[in-house]
Amino acid sequence: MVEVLASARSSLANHEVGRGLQVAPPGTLVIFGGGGDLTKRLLMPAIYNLDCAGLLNEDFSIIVVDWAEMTSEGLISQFREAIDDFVNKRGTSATLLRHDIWNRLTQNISYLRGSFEEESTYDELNARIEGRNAVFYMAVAARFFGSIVDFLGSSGLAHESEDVYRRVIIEKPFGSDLESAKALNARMLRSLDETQIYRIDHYLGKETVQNIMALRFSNGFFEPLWNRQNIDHVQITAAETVGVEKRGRFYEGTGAIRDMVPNHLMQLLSMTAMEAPTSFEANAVRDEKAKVLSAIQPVKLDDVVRGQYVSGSFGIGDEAEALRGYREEPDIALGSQTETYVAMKLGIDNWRWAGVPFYLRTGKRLRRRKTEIAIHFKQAPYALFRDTPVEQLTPNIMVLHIQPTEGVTMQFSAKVPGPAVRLGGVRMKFDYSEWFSDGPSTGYETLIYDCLIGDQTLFQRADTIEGGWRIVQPALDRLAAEHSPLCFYPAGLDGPREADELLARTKRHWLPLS
Ligand SMILES: NC(=O)C1=CN([C@@H]2O[C@H](COP(=O)(O)OP(=O)(O)OC[C@H]3O[C@@H](n4cnc5c(N)ncnc54)[C@H](OP(=O)(O)O)[C@@H]3O)[C@@H](O)[C@H]2O)C=CC1
Ligand SMILES: O=C1O[C@H](COP(=O)(O)O)[C@@H](O)[C@H](O)[C@H]1O
Repeated sequence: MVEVLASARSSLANHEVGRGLQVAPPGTLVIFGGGGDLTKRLLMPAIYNLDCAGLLNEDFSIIVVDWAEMTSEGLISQFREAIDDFVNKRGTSATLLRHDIWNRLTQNISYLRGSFEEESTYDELNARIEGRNAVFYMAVAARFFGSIVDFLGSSGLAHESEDVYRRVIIEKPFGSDLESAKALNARMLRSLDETQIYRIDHYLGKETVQNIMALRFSNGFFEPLWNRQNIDHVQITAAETVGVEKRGRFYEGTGAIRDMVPNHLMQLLSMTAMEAPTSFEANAVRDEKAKVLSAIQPVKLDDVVRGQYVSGSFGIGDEAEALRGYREEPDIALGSQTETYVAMKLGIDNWRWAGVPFYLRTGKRLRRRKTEIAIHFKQAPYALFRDTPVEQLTPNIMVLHIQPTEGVTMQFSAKVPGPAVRLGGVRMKFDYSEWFSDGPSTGYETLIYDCLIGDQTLFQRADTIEGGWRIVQPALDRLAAEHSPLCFYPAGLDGPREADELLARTKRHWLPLS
């Protein structure tokens, strides 16, 4: 295949559109569970990056609430180790840490030792943040979400006034099915207003996910083609090479459907399929996402394939690495029926998408790490090329690469040079890192900053959370009834054969993972 690289930056300027960045208002970030893994690995580096970018107020402080026996100094030195690690992983040296910024930031970090489930913890918090803006970040296991919010309500910490905001950031998993998600939403809304709730889906912090909207709605030539007249089907893939690692206990009761589909994959799907919002105001965008989710029919059981990895290997020859099966991983039951892979077909019942299948797949221990959205266009009327068998025409596919490659490629046919009229497949590529210099990012910078300035656009609203669960609920009901077939696939390859058959029924096939 001829590779056409469209990377010349030439005279195109990078136009900054949308909101300008402003320093966040003064306030305190209270991190419940801030002694844990998420805070060290992702939140602190993100906060440090925001400070380096000059986006945090001079009067910004952090209170970490956890029950570990620890001092503020001990906590800060743990954060320091983690940030050194983070800076090093970016391929630079730890000495490049900006000490002036780090020292100033950490001067304003304090530790509050206490249990999430005791009133005294909230009394102490009230004393420390009285009269200040505050964001309460729940970096805690899901079982604590409800009770922390209840305490925030009963202690008055959730109470806003004209001058003071109080917001809550909540991590996933948001419920484990439609009913529990509804119950959690209802419980939170007893103590908080929807405008105070920031439900994180870390996919929305990814630049390339945000770029889906920019690409579709700021260019004249995609949108006219973005519909059932021109698109044959859409494939959304989130493939991982890692297994369950040390998260066996969590994953056993969760599985690939709950872990990835109602949240991350539904975000990708809704951004791909939504109508243009009337503005980038948070509710205008979220209204459109909610509308498209509500047009998706709950998945049909015949259109779901669940898989689990068995032992296999990665690589070839002497280099090959043996990979154990899911049931041999720590904390996994011997006869576990938990799926580590799922593929499904969904349809959207609206004027734009009726009849266009959306195929979703996600799995662990696959051949390659790759998250992408592939738009497969309908074949051109090929009368002019009647001597070219249709199979030889290159399918027109536009791929939005989310990770690890970030960019867009377009695949189409072109004339192969020479006297005869022959067609060859070519590819045009836009690579994010070639065009834009890479800002250091964990993905959490945008999300934390947006919460500090009160922009909910990139956070999930109660109805979109419930919309995601509603779509996968038939598959969860079947799991609960224990009639759900499970297919097996060797670790390090492409997933179960049955997932290929899901597309083969209509003579389609997945884009290869390799
Ligand atoms: N880690 C990650 O990469 C990611 C995590 N998340 C989500 O973020 C949340 C937090 O994850 P993570 O940081 O890994 O979790 P951790 O278990 O590492 O952190 C939670 C912290 O809270 C402490 N804690 C537990 N119970 C209490 C209590 N009753 N009172 C006070 N402190 C308590 C824990 O202490 P102890 O250890 O002693 O129990 C621990 O220090 C989860 O919802 C997770 O799903 C989301 C994306 C990525
Ligand atoms: O939320 C989760 O996401 C990760 C995948 O995130 P990515 O940013 O690496 O694509 C997944 O590994 C994990 O199981 C899930 O809980």
